[in-house]
Amino acid sequence: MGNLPLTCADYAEGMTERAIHPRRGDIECWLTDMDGVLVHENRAIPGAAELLEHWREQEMPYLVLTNNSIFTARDLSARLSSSGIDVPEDRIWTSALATAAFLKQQKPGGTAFVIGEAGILTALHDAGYVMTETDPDFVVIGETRNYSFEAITKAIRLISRGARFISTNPDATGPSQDGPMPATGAINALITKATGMEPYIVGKPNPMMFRSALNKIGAHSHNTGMIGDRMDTDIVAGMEAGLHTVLVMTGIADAAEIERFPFRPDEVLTSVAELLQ
Ligand SMILES: O=C(CO)COP(=O)(O)O
Ligand SMILES: [Mg+2]
Repeated sequence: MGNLPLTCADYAEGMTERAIHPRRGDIECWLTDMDGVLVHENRAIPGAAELLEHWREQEMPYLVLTNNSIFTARDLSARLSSSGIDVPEDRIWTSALATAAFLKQQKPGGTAFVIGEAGILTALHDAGYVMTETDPDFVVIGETRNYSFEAITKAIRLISRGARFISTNPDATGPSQDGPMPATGAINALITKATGMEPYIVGKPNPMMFRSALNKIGAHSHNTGMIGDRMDTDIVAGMEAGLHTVLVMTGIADAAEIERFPFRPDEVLTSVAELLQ
């Protein structure tokens, strides 16, 4: 693949000399994706720990913005710490937290049948929700590594009987060291096929998740960057929010994947380590 171009123009013209994007100097806040950018599951990606340390030393406002709804922010902070990456709990915003905030606004004190783990269950409980299999207001599909046929069948029946279909994130796959793994978006598609109903998805690329993230750190689109590994969640939403977008090649996207899209990131880097140069 050789040198990866850094800017849209470079990419379009196939230029390969290394350059720092002119907008990089204007960036005063960063949003960064987690899986495929900072870690693969619980293994740090080279450069990630150093980049976050650099932001801390520079007192750079930042937020880790992840569609991973398996874990709570506290769990993710502990997992990142065990991978050697120091991210305080309050610097993490997950699709589970965004989903719970959305449902709390939609129907305070509502009820839900949930497929997922502590991340979405805790967030919904903290939002005042009751988990139930009996006539729930919502069926919420989150991320887990243990999807059960029985639970998916229950979800399909409840949606068919009128429960509103919500999902934390659209990611069809999640990155790992050994290659892509099926993720929430793949389960959403199975349920859609069985019910004819599409979910409302709160996580990236939903603008709600970006707006709440920018508000959380008092950032504004004109001087904020978004680092991601997916064109269809991180980059498209960052672009549409007016952020400076940086795609890294350590997760889902590769050069062929970029070509599949009619738009381009502002920068394409091999990894976050290049942001330290
Ligand atoms: O967990 C994910 C899909 O499985 C994606 O997480 P990120 O948004 O951190 O890449
Ligand atoms: Mg990712």
